[in-house]
Amino acid sequence: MQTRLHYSHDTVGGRLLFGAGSARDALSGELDRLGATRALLVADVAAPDLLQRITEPLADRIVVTLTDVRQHVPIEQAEAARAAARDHDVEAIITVGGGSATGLGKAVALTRDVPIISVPTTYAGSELTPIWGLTEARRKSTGRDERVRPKVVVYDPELLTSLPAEVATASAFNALAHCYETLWASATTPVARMYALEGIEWVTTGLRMSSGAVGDDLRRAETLLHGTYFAGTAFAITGSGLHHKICHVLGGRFGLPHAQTHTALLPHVAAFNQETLDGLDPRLAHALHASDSREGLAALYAATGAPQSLQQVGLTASQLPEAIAAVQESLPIPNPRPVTAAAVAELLTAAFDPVRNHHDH
Ligand SMILES: NC(=O)c1ccc[n+]([C@@H]2O[C@H](COP(=O)([O-])OP(=O)(O)OC[C@H]3O[C@@H](n4cnc5c(N)ncnc54)[C@H](O)[C@@H]3O)[C@@H](O)[C@H]2O)c1
Ligand SMILES: O=C(O)CCC(=O)CC(=O)O
Repeated sequence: MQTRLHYSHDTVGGRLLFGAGSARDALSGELDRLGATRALLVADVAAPDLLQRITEPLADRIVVTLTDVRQHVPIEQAEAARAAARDHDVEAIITVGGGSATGLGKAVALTRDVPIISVPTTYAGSELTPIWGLTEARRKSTGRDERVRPKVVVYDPELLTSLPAEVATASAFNALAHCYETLWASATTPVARMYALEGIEWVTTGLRMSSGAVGDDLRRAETLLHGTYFAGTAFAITGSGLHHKICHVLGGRFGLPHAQTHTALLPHVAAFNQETLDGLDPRLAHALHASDSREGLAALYAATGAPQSLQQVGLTASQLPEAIAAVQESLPIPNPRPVTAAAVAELLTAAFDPVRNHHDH
């Protein structure tokens, strides 16, 4: 008898606490569960009042606090954080912030092997993955290591209501990009695709929710954060492909903002892989609240006003040739449609200025 399902899927343990207000009460008990008394706190102080509320009950257990977090984790910053962890003999790491704070915590865990409790304040999803990233001499390296995957994740939507609208939207598109990459990844599995489609549905719902009335922002954050769980879990299974590879080359080399770069590039890599995506309709279209997946994605960009060109997020015309060459140096990149050097040039040129360089892939 012919069967259709044949795959392997590594199941992973982990603890997720979800709910408005959960971060305020959870951390002390979670440190107890991990048997840790001396914690390093990595905190983005963008929302200082929230940070104070969460960390107040922990005052005597936080032995060192780092607040200078930067995207793509510069190696110098990672080394300073590792030295601080060693000097204070820390037994656990708590991160409160977006992917930048989580990333610095991961850089420490990579060499010290102590558990991370992650309290995310964006939709980046790094808290769900075993992927670390470090940048040295304008070159970003990434790798997988189970030591960096947070043991506890606390999703508290209250913490995300202070995100500026533009940052929140870009970050939600970053979550959407994790889902898309999973759909076409060579390492994808039926389990990963299930997470990805669920993530797309929740993120689409969240991006389409209005704000303004009391409680709207919290409900939107809750919806997007729930979608982030599926998106990050999907990405953790399959890892980086063409889309993430381009973003990480551009982020490391030109310091482009991470979530915004993902946002601007996604429609172009999706168009490049449209044939694979077409094979998933109507499930993908349904998740995007549309009857056609290409139209559904376009409508989401139109509804949110999200950027769709690399020049909108900071790449300059004079940097474009270097960007193309840097991505070409990363070939081969696994992708359902073969990625040639010419295809990289065409894709990035179209993504740089889609209006001037419009063409159908
Ligand atoms: N390893 C992984 O699996 C993975 C996945 C996604 C992203 N990342 C990494 O994460 C980094 C990007 O993360 P990001 O997009 O979350 O950006 P970020 O952490 O730099 O945050 C973006 C901006 O939002 C602000 N901010 C964060 N939370 C806030 C809040 N609650 N209220 C107000 N302002 C707030 C920050 O101060 C910052 O200015 C990159 O370095 C990227 O490589 C890693
Ligand atoms: O492969 C990538 O670039 C995506 C994961 C990532 O952003 C790594 C990191 O910086 O932590």
